[in-house]
Amino acid sequence: MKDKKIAFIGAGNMAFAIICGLIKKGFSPAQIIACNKSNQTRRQELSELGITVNLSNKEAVKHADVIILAVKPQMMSDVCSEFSEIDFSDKWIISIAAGISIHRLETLLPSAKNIIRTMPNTPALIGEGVTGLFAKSHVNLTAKHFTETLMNAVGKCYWVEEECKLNQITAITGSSPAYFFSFMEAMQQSAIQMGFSEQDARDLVQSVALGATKLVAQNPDVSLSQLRENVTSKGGTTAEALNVFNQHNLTQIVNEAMLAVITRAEEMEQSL
Ligand SMILES: NC(=O)C1=CN([C@@H]2O[C@H](COP(=O)(O)OP(=O)(O)OC[C@H]3O[C@@H](n4cnc5c(N)ncnc54)[C@H](OP(=O)(O)O)[C@@H]3O)[C@@H](O)[C@H]2O)C=CC1
Ligand SMILES: O=C(O)[C@@H]1CCC=N1
Repeated sequence: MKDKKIAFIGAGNMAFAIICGLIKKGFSPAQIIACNKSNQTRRQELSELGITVNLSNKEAVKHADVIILAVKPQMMSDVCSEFSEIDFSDKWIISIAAGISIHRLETLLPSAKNIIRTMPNTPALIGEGVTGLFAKSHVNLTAKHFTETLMNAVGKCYWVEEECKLNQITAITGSSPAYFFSFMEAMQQSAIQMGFSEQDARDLVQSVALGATKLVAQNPDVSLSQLRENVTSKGGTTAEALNVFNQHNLTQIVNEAMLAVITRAEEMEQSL
């Protein structure tokens, strides 16, 4: 585990969250190489963490045992074309890209035998991530175990039995931090309109989000409906808010939003 060299190809929001999470959990920066395209500020941040930067993608991959493909899906084909002369048969490939199937990765990196497709999320930065994982049955158990240990260092892992389930995981955990941020932004905006300062509005909204989440986590035997009902006094204020949500059919809106994620991921799988 600790003797494997790990190269991140792409060091953007998601890769950086994982890298910082790994370092916080005691992984050695000396194990990690990270490549990006041009962002010097990010290179400086990585360098300050003690991570090797400034290698070409190709050099990084040559030096690594494990390659984490962390560029935007639209870049994957171009980036992988740089690796045509590298033999991947003894290397492990972990992709975090949405909408890039294992079949596509096998085509892009024909010598690769051990490819693991994952779907992490940005709370990995603080060790609270969730990562969905999938690998075909022939993939080396040690490679699978390594990937699980790596992603467990930054949160929880959830293996899926079929690759198509990863698109569902994208809707449930990959994209979803943004749903919560959106909801919190809307609440903050409303509080600002009432006259609260931006900072106070943020503090209040963030405290309630944290409190509500902790209530859920610390009461595993209490259903979400029950927790909601505990706030909702008959004929009181909360019921009025929930009525507005119901009038606009919040449940259906959320369902449509999550299905839209899956549709987009499937479109990407067909087109990239
Ligand atoms: N953000 C998220 O919450 C999640 C993202 N993902 C997946 O992670 C991947 C990255 O997303 P995200 O981090 O958000 O995107 P970002 O745009 O933040 O990061 C993309 C990274 O790729 C780098 N890059 C671009 N071109 C090249 C190249 N030719 N060679 C090397 N590096 C290159 C960029 O460098 P530079 O900045 O210098 O241009 C940047 O570091 C995507 O495939 C996405 O589907 C998966 C789960 C969650
Ligand atoms: O928006 C995206 O496509 C990526 C995948 C999940 C979260 N961010």
